[in-house]
Amino acid sequence: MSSKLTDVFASHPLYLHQEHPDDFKSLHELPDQYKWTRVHEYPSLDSPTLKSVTIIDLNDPNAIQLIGHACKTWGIFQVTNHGVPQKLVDDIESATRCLFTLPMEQKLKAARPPTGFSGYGFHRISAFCEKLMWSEGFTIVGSPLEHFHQLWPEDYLKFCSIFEEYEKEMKKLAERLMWLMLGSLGVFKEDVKWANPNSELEAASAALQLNSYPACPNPDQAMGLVDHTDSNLLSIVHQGNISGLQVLRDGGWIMIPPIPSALVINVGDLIHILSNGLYHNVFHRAVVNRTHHRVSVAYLYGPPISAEISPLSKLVGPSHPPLYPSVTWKEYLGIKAKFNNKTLLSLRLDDTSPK
Ligand SMILES: O=C(O)CCC(=O)C(=O)O
Ligand SMILES: [Fe+2]
Repeated sequence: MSSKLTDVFASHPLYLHQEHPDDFKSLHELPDQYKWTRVHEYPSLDSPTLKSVTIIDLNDPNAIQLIGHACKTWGIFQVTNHGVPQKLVDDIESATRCLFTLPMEQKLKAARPPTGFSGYGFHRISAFCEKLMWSEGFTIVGSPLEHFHQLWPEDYLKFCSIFEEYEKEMKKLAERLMWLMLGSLGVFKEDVKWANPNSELEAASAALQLNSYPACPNPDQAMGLVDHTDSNLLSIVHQGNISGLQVLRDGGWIMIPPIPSALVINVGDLIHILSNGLYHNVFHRAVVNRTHHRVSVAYLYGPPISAEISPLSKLVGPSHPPLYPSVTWKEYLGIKAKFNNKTLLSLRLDDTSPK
């Protein structure tokens, strides 16, 4: 029997240094356990003279080429005219804010258990960090009904319907973007076994990650979300109108400017594998600020959990040997739970560096 995304995380529990985030509002100074020394390890490269991440209008007849180029160079881009109703995007942002502004004891009613994936708590990546991040998260896989019932005993149905509608729109957009990304490399549905409608595999899986970065008394020493690549095919991020998302490029951090009608698209580790390394899975992180409470909503889109993901046959040949072995998403997540940012390196077939 095929397993579900939630079961995969249950079999790779990550143990955190602290069970759940502090009540950030009550902290008027940055406690030592939230003080990082590596926030400025790379310089901030924000300068109006530098090129910024591409904004692609999905109605542009050249969208497919622009997407391919953005995936090869930056591994991240923004899209406009993406078809997701603005009202729904606004609703999801308000609902997310509403969730994180609930009193801590209420949020903890929907706390994520150590072996679980869904619910309230620190981001899973915290397990790899010595310091705590100045953020809290809420992960949704499948129906949020049970958790929302705990959070909002009166209004949960209203919140459920907003999230369900948003996930439906995200799924549609994620599929469209994946085929644009792969189409730009000359790869089509018939070339991808697990995407075939007759495939015996279950449908693609996804998670919704809500992130909250409260205003911080000492943002220069705090980390919102530590640098990482996303462990999926691609992510669609709504970041509202407060900046904080940065990507590592040319040896420094570049801020992705919030654009009201745009969504941010990240290339994940699995598209990097499928493209045989042609597409760049981008290192990104979130920083915090002194005055504003920033929230973001990331839709993490992945393949069917047991599908074999390997460099696509159209993209390998004598002069382009496969860089990675075949791996299922389920296996990949297990390896990532051990190796984190070194996962792809540990899998690389041409890696000659000592392990
Ligand atoms: O908050 C952001 O802008 C980034 C979120 C993110 O990278 C993630 O949830 O994986
Ligand atoms: Fe991310």
